[in-house]
Amino acid sequence: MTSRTDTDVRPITEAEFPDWNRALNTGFLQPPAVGAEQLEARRKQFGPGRLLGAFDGDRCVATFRSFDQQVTAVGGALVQADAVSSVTVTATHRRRGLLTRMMAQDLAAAKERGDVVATLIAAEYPIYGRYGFGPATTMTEWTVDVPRAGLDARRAAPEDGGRIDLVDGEDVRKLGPELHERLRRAQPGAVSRTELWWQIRTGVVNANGSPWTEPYYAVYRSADGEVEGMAAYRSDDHWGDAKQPLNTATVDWLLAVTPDAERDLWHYLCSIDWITTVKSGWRAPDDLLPHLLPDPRAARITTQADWLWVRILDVVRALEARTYEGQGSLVLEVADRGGLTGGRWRLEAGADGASCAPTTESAHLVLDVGELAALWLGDESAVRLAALGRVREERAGAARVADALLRTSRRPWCPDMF
Ligand SMILES: CC(=O)SCCNC(=O)CCNC(=O)[C@H](O)C(C)(C)COP(=O)(O)OP(=O)(O)OC[C@H]1O[C@@H](n2cnc3c(N)ncnc32)[C@H](O)[C@@H]1OP(=O)(O)O
Repeated sequence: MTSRTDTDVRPITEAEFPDWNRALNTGFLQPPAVGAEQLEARRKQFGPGRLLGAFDGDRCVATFRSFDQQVTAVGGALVQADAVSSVTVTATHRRRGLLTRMMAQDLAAAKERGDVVATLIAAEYPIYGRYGFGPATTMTEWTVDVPRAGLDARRAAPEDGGRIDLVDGEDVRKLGPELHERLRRAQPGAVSRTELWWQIRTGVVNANGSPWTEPYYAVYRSADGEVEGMAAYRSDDHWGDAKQPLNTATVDWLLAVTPDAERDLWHYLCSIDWITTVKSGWRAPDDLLPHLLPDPRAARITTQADWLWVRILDVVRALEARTYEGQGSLVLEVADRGGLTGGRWRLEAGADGASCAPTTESAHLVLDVGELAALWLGDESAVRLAALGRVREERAGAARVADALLRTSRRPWCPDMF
């Protein structure tokens, strides 16, 4: 066995892919064996990415994967991101700095390539702040008590001239990508999807090993026939003792690019006979859903948590990529323990865009690069972070100025898990 410091952290070879997958499953507490079909699916899924492993002798004891992604900035610019996923360290080798080594290698390479940010969905909150990531979007899941919602049980179809149809996976693969493309260009915090995303979600490729079960797919078309929304949902099969149906519909995903589509899809889901509970899936924290119901209290928040974490790799390009609600300037002193993008920067923002450049002027606001990530997509408030002692005002009122510039009228949202 190698000594602790000898454990090798490096890109894996093709021959090491099965062992790497075994380590991945072990780290995520899944049965370690990865069958041939699943391995093939994962080759497709992970193939375009960058796979790191840590090796103790021949055995893979840690996994790390990153791949190219675009994340939508405020205002709609598509920002080049290094998406991080499949992070595991086997229990026998935890807390020896293996994640720290893999992360340092990956972020340095991303910076070198010119990526503006890195992104991930954190399994646990305390892991990634130390590497300069900050929680940049929030996810909310509602459970709707359908009988309480107060929708008219007699309603048969959308009243705006649109229509909802059930379709199959092939239609979803045909219609979904264009709809998603429209959504993500208007939704700060959304990330790019590959063709494979649609293949996995429609059962063409099965990368997770458990048997595929097909959901129902509903498509909303506007009065002029345009596809403006789509949802995948499942139902359980539950009847009460008094011979009454008590089924729960669980939404896998729902995309809507107009308020009509959003309203009609939720009304549809909340008026399917037998369905008495609807679980919304991972929605934006300011989703319209509760207020689309006559009694919004029928939609109870069951989960609310941080979702997309962002690591800014280039402060100038990240701040210049987005638009701003107001006009003004700010001098930010950004601390970056990772040494990738720290410094003092002057941001000039206005309706015509923004410029950001190094400066020697005194700072208005001092903050860690992770706190800047939390502000970047407009979700967090600098005033709130100042109250928490996580940003420091060097000029009175600077946090309010930051909020006036950076916050947005609707909150950012990342519809995807990756
Ligand atoms: C994007 C994704 O893929 S999210 C999935 C993340 N993976 C998991 O949650 C699977 C189960 N957990 C694991 O595999 C491992 O515990 C990992 C990957 C989270 C951490 O790997 P390790 O190699 O143990 O981390 P490493 O030794 O580099 O730790 C660095 C520091 O982070 C801290 N840390 C690491 N994991 C955690 C955690 N889960 N909670 C709190 N602190 C943590 C360590 O204590 C250490 O702190 P220190 O520098 O103050 O001593």
